Amino acid sequence: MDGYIIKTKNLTKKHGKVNSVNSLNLEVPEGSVYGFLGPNGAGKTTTIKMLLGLIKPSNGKIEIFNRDLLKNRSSILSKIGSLVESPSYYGHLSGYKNLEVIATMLDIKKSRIDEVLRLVRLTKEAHKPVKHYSLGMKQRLGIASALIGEPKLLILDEPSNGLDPSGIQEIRELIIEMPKLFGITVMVSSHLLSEIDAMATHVGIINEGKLVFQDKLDVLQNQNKSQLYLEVGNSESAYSQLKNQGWEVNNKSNGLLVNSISRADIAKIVETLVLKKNLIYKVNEHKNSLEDIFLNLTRKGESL
Ligand SMILES: Nc1ncnc2c1ncn2[C@@H]1O[C@H](COP(=O)(O)OP(=O)(O)OP(=O)(O)O)[C@@H](O)[C@H]1O
Repeated sequence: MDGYIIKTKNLTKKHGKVNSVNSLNLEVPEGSVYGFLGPNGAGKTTTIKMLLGLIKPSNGKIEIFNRDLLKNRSSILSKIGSLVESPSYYGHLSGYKNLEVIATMLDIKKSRIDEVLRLVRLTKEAHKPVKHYSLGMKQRLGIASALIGEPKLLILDEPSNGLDPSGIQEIRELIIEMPKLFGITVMVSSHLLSEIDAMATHVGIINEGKLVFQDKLDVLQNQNKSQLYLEVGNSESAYSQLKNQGWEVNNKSNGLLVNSISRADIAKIVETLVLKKNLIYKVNEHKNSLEDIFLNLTRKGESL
């Protein structure tokens, strides 16, 4: 046991000539909330469908619970709860009755229905027809049905899509609880960094089918390095003066941006420019937001 609940090796899905998912090496640690982040069309749903055995990889290997998915399909899948795309329900039946259909199919005791309804906070609405549920309630019912078989792993594809802020908050709280209260590992996809930032312990970023970042969330957060923004009398000469001293400098609209600086660096930079008799009009510290980092990664598709 190496501590990973999901591990893929060169996982690839071709659609025609295009690699929609391209050589992914995912590592989802046990007990984590793993945020699977990427812009629309990056390959999240395709990856998740492969992990759930819904579509076949063109290439590569999937290990879940340290066992090969292709060889142990049904025993692995019986321990995974999932929510992919909008779940369908019998609208005229209540939430309870819908779960009862699933419980009967999976041979699960009826008492579990009340338990999962309580977990997703639908006890009060349990006997209302699902057609009268809000989108958020339907989504929570989807999570209830994913939890009914007491899974060890929960895989949720964009569970907050289309929800209002309070619905999003409820789903987020539920997800954060899962590892702590029940020891369930969660893989959750989203195209919104703020979503992942608010609930994940680990993050994998996918862009155009490729994994461009994978680590603990705080490693990503620590990428927000400081930069120094300067407006000076003569930008051109300041650019070469600073470049000559080994600073990493970029031109930026009316000024210059110097990379990765400490407080001591600020003093040195200002001193250099003063000595060269360059007038300084503005000195600002500029911190890259997580959003900037995400956009940089997904625009250029480069590796961190
Ligand atoms: N059955 C298919 N046939 C051809 N191309 C497909 C098929 N399924 C997905 N694709 C393509 O694969 C790429 C990845 O799609 P996927 O749905 O996995 O992305 P995603 O990250 O889940 O995005 P979204 O959040 O928009 O669903 C897209 O370019 C999509 O057009």
